[in-house]
Amino acid sequence: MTQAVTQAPTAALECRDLAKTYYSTDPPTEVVGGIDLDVRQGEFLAVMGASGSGKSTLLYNLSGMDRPTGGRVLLEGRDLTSLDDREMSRVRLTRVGLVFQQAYFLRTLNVRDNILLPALKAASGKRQAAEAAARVDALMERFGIAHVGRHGITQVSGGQLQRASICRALVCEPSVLFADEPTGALNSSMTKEVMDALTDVHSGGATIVMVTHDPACAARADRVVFLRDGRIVDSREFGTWSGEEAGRREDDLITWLRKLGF
Ligand SMILES: Nc1ncnc2c1ncn2[C@@H]1O[C@H](COP(=O)(O)OP(=O)(O)OP(=O)(O)O)[C@@H](O)[C@H]1O
Repeated sequence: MTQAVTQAPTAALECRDLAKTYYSTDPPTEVVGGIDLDVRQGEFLAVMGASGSGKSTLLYNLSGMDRPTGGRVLLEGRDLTSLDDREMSRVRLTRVGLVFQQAYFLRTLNVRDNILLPALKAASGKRQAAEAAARVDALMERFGIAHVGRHGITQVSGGQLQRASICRALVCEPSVLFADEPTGALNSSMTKEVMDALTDVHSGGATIVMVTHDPACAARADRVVFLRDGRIVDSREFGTWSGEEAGRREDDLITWLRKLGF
């Protein structure tokens, strides 16, 4: 009888012995080091830690926005550390989605055109451009901002702008969505709007890595890792989020964070 061969699911993102040292300081500063991390396909991972612990640096080095000074980063099994600058730009444009605390949209373009911009840059030919435009419209509909597509970027709320950032990050259908403090500049109702959008993205099967200071946001993740002095010192596995257990999950996370001195 033929036996079915079950393969271990591949990680969407892996890093081994990842390190980043800044040589601009005297002496040089190792900001992150010795990081081993596997992010599963479809996993929502939150990265927490005190200010200055290296969370953003880790995210920049995992996403190809910066190059580590040691170790390896594999995105969809491809070693980012071996890519030249041109290949790396292409990966950043098409395989990685990025959401920051600020939207960094062009003031001269309306909301929809800002979302469309990276997809047009990635498209080759009219057909791909038309497909990208259709994806933009579907994403804007899905995240409730279709009606503000023609508005200027100063004519929408902070929550709408961050939902537009999420649309822009998803328009090229990346393999991993990275978010660095996506709710850091928002009030609590807009934070909920944006976290509902990210939870929706995750439910659709996306892999997300998010840096946050906010336990209520981190409680939405499947797993939380805690950084101290550039090292992962602990992690907490939660499993799939369900809104009903939000309070318990947040309390559990806060207790864990207190034990870690957060
Ligand atoms: N380009 C740089 N050159 C030298 N040191 C840097 C550079 N960028 C960041 N650092 C230092 O690296 C350390 C980690 O910074 P990082 O922004 O990754 O921390 P963080 O945990 O994200 O902090 P926060 O929560 O305040 O955003 C800090 O001490 C910071 O000053």
